[in-house]
Amino acid sequence: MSHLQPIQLKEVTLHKLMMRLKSPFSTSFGTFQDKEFFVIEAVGESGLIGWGESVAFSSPWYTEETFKTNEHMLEDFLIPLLLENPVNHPDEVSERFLPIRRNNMAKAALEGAVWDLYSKQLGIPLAKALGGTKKEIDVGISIGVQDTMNDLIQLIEGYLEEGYKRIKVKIKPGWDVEVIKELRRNFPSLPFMADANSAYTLKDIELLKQLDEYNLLMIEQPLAYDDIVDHAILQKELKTPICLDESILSFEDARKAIELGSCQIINIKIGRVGGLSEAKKIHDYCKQKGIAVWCGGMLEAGIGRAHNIALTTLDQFILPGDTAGSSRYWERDIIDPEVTVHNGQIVVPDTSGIGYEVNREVLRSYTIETKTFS
Ligand SMILES: O=C(O)CCC(=O)C1=CC=C[C@@H](O)[C@@H]1C(=O)O
Ligand SMILES: [Mg+2]
Repeated sequence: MSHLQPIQLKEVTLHKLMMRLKSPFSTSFGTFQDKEFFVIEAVGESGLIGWGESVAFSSPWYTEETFKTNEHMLEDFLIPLLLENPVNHPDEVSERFLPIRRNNMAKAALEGAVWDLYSKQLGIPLAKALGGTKKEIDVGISIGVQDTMNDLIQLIEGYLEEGYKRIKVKIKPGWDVEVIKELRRNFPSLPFMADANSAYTLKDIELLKQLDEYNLLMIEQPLAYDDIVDHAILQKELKTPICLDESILSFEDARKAIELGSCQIINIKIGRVGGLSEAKKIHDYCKQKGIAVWCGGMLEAGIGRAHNIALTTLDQFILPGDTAGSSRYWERDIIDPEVTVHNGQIVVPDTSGIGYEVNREVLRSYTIETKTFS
């Protein structure tokens, strides 16, 4: 089909899902195991279907959005705006959403479905539609805070046996320097990094400097979730590269952070920045500026995971991301085939769109409610 064909949605269905993680995930903010989210099914005029997934959690500890704010924004603002008129390209979706402030995860969920539909209309993989070229991508694994050091070491050993080559651990006050020191002692050459999810302030500068001894790949979001100024001060004091996650909600945020020297690396999460088009803009800018990027995770199910895989095929994604295999999270993922990791790599699907089929039966088994808008 011609790429000039506009994308007109006929109807959009919100599937409200509840999926239980195989094991609880703990951060500096607390622990959770049940994930509520939306799968978005966008049906085009042609009958082709685009899929999206909302990544906000049930409570607003990571960003201000929640599963329920996503529902409100999608139902009352975003879906009606998109049903109104066609778009010629998925990049126009974020322009259409400009009158609505933030709510990036809600926007990204719907925009992701449009990107999938667009690439299916063209009959090409989403990765290719985005301009990605990699045939396989390198991935690592992110491990939540554990009860004991022993638990953490055992988990890491298990994941290394599965072939993961980069490990990310969570740190928080009281679970930091000693943990990192112990890990480095146990795994002298392991590429690993620490994510603080904003658990520190500049008062902790001496403590954070101690981490320089352990050759971390990076320290992710040590300071406030909305800060780029203190991070610039901290980066000047640290040898370890700072990676920003929570602080970067848009291309403009990325530009300013790089300008200030607040980080050397950016974790790009599609949901956090409002969609694939914005993610690509940040990627392109980072490439121009020589800033490494990698794809973060939000404990996604298969559809969100597939979008992450497609994005990671862009060439500035030079560091392994958090997109682990389906089995790290779920007893049964909602896609066929499930995402598998061999030797720390995922083979990028080469069929059209996200490249995985949604398994309707599995989808139904996790569904609490569905609503259709036309
Ligand atoms: O496996 C994944 O999807 C990555 C999980 C992960 O590390 C995170 C998910 C969501 C919020 C955070 O705790 C953390 C992160 O900040 O990157
Ligand atoms: Mg993070």
